[in-house]
Amino acid sequence: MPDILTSAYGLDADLPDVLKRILADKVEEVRQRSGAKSQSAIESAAANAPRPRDFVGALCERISEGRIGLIAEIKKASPSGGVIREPFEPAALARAYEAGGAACLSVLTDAPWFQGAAEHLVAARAACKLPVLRKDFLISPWQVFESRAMGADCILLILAALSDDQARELEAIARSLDMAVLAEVHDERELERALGLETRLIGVNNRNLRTLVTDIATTERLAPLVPPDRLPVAESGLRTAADVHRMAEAGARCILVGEHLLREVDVEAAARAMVEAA
Ligand SMILES: O=C(O)c1ccccc1NCC(=O)[C@H](O)[C@H](O)COP(=O)(O)O
Repeated sequence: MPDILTSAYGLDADLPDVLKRILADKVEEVRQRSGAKSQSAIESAAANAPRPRDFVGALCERISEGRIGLIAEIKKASPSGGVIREPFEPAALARAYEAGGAACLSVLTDAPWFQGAAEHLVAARAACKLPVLRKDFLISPWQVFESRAMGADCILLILAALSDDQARELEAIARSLDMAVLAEVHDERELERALGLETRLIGVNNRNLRTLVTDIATTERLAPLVPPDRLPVAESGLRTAADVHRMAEAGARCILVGEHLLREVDVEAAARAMVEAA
């Protein structure tokens, strides 16, 4: 792995605390994984992956029907929530979310902090027809090819973790592979930077990745600043019908929900309740 990653995420980097620790682990992980599989091998695996599903189209379809576009998340654990679901069955969750009316899935593949794995994404996608976001911390072109090789239809780019040049480079590779991009922001400055990208999908994360404090007023502040040609997605901390109403009122008719759904026994009913809330 090029040393540029180490310098970009080194001790002097001005990065939020938890995010900084996650990224330090990620640099090492990518170094190891890309050492085990060459760039040409990962590109060939990406070329042989199942055809991409239309992530943005699935969300737009729900919105055009006057419904909420729900991206339902599959994750076993998180830094803020600890272990969230046990036993954890990605394929069963994917089927339940689809039956409950979700438009898309989000699957955590980061191992150290979320107990995720590529196999979770592969199993979830194979169990349903929904487009799937690979939820991970992408810092290198190699990971974008790896995402497509897993079958991902969309990747996450966290603006707080990337320079503008890096974000543009990773977005261009994703687009060349027919994957969508969810550009994630947490403040006005990051939103401005995200609007320099081509993607329509602007994720407003209500969770501060430095402190893990979550405040859904973040979407109420930022979603009205998103131009009409983009699609704001409210992420994190959404639990009730009232929360979904607040997000829709702020202009976010797409929502990404994880922990609330995953802590329910009947995840299908929980997903349906979120979809029917607005
Ligand atoms: O969830 C965390 O604790 C976390 C910590 C550090 C970086 C990212 C983190 N979460 C990723 C997410 O954005 C959420 O998984 C996603 O928005 C769903 O949030 P929720 O509905 O609150 O599970």
